[in-house]
Amino acid sequence: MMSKYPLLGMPLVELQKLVKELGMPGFAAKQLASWLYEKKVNSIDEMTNLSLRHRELLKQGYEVGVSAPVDEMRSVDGTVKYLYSVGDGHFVEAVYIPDEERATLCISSQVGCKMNCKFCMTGKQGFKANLTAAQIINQIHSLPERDKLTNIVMMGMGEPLDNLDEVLKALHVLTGDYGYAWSPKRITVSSVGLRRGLKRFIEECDCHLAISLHAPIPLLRADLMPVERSFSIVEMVDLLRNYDFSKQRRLSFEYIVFKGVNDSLVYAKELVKLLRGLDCRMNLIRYHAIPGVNLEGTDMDTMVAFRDYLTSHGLFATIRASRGEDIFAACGMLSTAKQEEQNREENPAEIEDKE
Ligand SMILES: C[S@@+](CC[C@H](N)C(=O)[O-])C[C@H]1O[C@@H](n2cnc3c(N)ncnc32)[C@H](O)[C@@H]1O
Ligand code: SF4
Repeated sequence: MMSKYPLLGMPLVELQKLVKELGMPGFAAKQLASWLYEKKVNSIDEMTNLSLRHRELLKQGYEVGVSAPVDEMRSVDGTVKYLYSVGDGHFVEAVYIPDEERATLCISSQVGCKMNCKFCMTGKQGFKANLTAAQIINQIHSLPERDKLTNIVMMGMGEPLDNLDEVLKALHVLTGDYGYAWSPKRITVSSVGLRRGLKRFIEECDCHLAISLHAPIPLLRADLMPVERSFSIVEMVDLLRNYDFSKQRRLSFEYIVFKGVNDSLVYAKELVKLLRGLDCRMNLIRYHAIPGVNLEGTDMDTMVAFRDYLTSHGLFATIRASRGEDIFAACGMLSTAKQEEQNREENPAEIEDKE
């Protein structure tokens, strides 16, 4: 059976084009957007102010495109990791993180990732596929806690700037008045920073930007993150200096603090030097150990000393609370386990041979 095309994730201009093609009245585009993004329906049948004939016409080639999570893991601290199936035997993760007055959802932009950062489980998967805007939006639309959400971070699997067309489309639907009408101030996109894409992202949307830095010195960063060799932090910081992050839009840097690798105050000093004059803040992150990688997280005393050095030298820094440690918080863990389980079911003999 031919699969139908999802309506979810379509910006208003695409819905306008669609209704025109199907011979529906122009105002039906706004009606569709309202059913999809405001009333959040799960089927075309629920769109009762469209005529029966138009609903039937739509149903011939289209569907809303929602799909509920296929698995979940709950942490003792309230964090829930959801697994969504995105076709072709692929899965992505979204993590719901409730806090006192906030409820954040961390969403994915790709299945796997090409960037191969040394410390990242998603990187170990290699690249499998780009998510469509529908699949990005569905992680929010089909979340059981959807109506409690206050913030969205694109910090799950994948590199958003490597799937920029679909990511920008999803952000347009999320922030558009016709769409979910989320304030861009409640959405943060995290990226390693790609030469192709960073400028476009900054210029085409207003969401907050978080850059995964992890080292202030190109040689060290290249060892942790191969992407440094094609777009150096020195060039990246120069580019960022051209934009104003002093008002509504926030620029932050992420820095996993690895024991004996990047945790001495020499590196803190280099960070202050690199980022001098930029309106930004630094998030220090605890490393979630992943199997087969010879890196270790630093201890809390060292992290506190690192944070205090940065803050006292004019670079405001915080230590990010680590959540969901008991449910494989490092992104990519659950989807990797699911993928392996699926491979075993499909090819039991082949896997046994390899073992
Ligand atoms: C998984 S990435 C996805 C977004 C984007 N690709 C990036 O790297 O910024 C989100 C954040 O998780 C961090 N991260 C990856 N693996 C980690 C690990 N094992 N422990 C802690 N943080 C990790 C990344 O460095 C990045 O700051
Ligand atoms: S940290 Fe981000 S860019 Fe690096 S491999 Fe993981 S998902 Fe990709």
